[in-house]
Amino acid sequence: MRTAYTADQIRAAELTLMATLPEGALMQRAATGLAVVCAGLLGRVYGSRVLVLVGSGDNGGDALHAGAWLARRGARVEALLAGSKTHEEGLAAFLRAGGRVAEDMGEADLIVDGLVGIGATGALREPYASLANRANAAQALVVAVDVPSGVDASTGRVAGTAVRAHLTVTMGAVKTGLLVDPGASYVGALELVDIGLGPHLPDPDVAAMTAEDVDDLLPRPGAESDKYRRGVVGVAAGSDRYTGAAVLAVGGALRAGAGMVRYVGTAPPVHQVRASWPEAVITQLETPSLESVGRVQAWVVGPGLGTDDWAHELVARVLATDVPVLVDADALTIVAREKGLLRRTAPVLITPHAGELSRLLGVPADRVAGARLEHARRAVAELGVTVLLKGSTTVVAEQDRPVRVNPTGTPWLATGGTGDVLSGVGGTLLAGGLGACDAGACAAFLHGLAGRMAADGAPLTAADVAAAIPLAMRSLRGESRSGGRRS
Ligand SMILES: NC(=O)C1=CN([C@@H]2O[C@H](COP(=O)(O)OP(=O)(O)OC[C@H]3O[C@@H](n4cnc5c(N)ncnc54)[C@H](OP(=O)(O)O)[C@@H]3O)[C@@H](O)[C@H]2O)[C@@H](O)CC1
Ligand SMILES: Nc1ncnc2c1ncn2[C@@H]1O[C@H](COP(=O)(O)OP(=O)(O)O)[C@@H](O)[C@H]1O
Ligand SMILES: [K+]
Repeated sequence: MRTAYTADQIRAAELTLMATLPEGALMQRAATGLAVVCAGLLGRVYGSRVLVLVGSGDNGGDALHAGAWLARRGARVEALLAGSKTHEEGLAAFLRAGGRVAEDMGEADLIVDGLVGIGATGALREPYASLANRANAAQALVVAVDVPSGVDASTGRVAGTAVRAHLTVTMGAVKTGLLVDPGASYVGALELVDIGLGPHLPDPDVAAMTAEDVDDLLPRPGAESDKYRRGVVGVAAGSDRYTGAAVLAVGGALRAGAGMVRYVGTAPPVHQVRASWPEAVITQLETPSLESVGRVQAWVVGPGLGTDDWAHELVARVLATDVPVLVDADALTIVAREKGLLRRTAPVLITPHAGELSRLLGVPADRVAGARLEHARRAVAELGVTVLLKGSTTVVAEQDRPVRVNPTGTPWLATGGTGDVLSGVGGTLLAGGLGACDAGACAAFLHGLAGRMAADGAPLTAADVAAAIPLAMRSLRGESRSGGRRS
């Protein structure tokens, strides 16, 4: 599990560590780590041109000390001092090493963003915002110190302009905002410099699963397995108008390794599901009742179901069972009208996108998308369920646990029907015995990986994503060696 922390958590750990060290030692560690990464990027340090953007805090101090390190090795380093004050020791070291103070931004091979780090609040002010824009427009490689300036280290919010880094060198521990969009999309490659903070860190704020974690959690059949023991998943999806959603949800469930999928629906989706998936056991419903449906270990309800009275009644019946339920799509609209349906003892995993969560919380969708963690946590608190919030960074939140931030995925997944596939995958993992948080996080990881494999730089369809789920599972062992990076 890759863990990450808020700015306050990092600051508290830093204070404890600093008390055990001589003054300035921590910054030296941080700056040396930063400089070594910069030198690696430059290849040849001697004669290279480096521009250091320096804000008024310790982030600027890190950047100045790193600039001094590079200047001592023959780089031509200039510093643009943007703050109302400048880290004194850092500046003195920088000047002693032969660094020069610049009046304006010149040509450079490498720009070091030391404007602000974990001490920033709100949108970047001037002249920082203009400098960030100019750095983004420059030809140079851009390395952010600790956090790309303009990204909120604790949440990933970007309130105005932010530096778009090719690489971010973060100190001591990963910050939450580096893993959660929109912030995560400004980070580039991420390098962690060990400054000895580890023993002083509290429980993490968020965690990202690795391929190895997912591999360890996935239910796999053993010699004693039979189809019932592997987990039977019920899918209540599709309607006369939306038949494809049923096909895709059943496909996601089957491809994720369900022992059996029981599909329930009306005649038109039933015909489609039967034609696409002869493996599914189908009950055609005349009334919204589950009486004639055999036993299942978990339900998926909602994709393409519609929101009329019939659908409402079916959602209520599914939620009245005593097994885990994954609630998606139209079922989310229905529970937004009657939140009491979510009050049950067995686990509930809801899988909204920002628009659906906005209806559940009564908050505009753009605010949900801009502050994904905050709203996922709020939904957990208000609704008492596990929340998988889909989108550019999918997050899974549950009471009393670090939020899981999904590290896989690709924007090619932004196409109709991929969410239906995800719901099927999640349902199968619930039926296989995973808890709601693990089921959601593993489903998002596999779905994101399958999306990348299916896309490989070109458009995909939702059916392609379902078809690639077994490939994604197979690749987990290889991925765990390469770290499961974002692309
Ligand atoms: N201590 C150590 O030994 C270690 C420290 N480390 C390093 O220290 C960094 C944290 O340093 P920090 O706490 O000094 O805060 P930091 O982010 O540099 O700047 C805050 C200042 O910026 C300003 N400002 C704020 N908001 C703004 C805005 N929106 N737009 C524009 N300006 C804004 C405001 O100052 P003002 O200009 O308003 O006077 C505020 O005071 C951390 O990220 C890491 O790099 C690590 O290397 C480990 C060792
Ligand atoms: N920009 C993006 N980057 C990565 N993944 C995305 C992006 N936009 C959407 N997705 C993913 O695509 C899927 C879309 O699901 P959803 O919104 O429910 O669509 P549908 O209802 O058409 O199936 C989700 O898994 C979501 O996380
Ligand atoms: K920075």
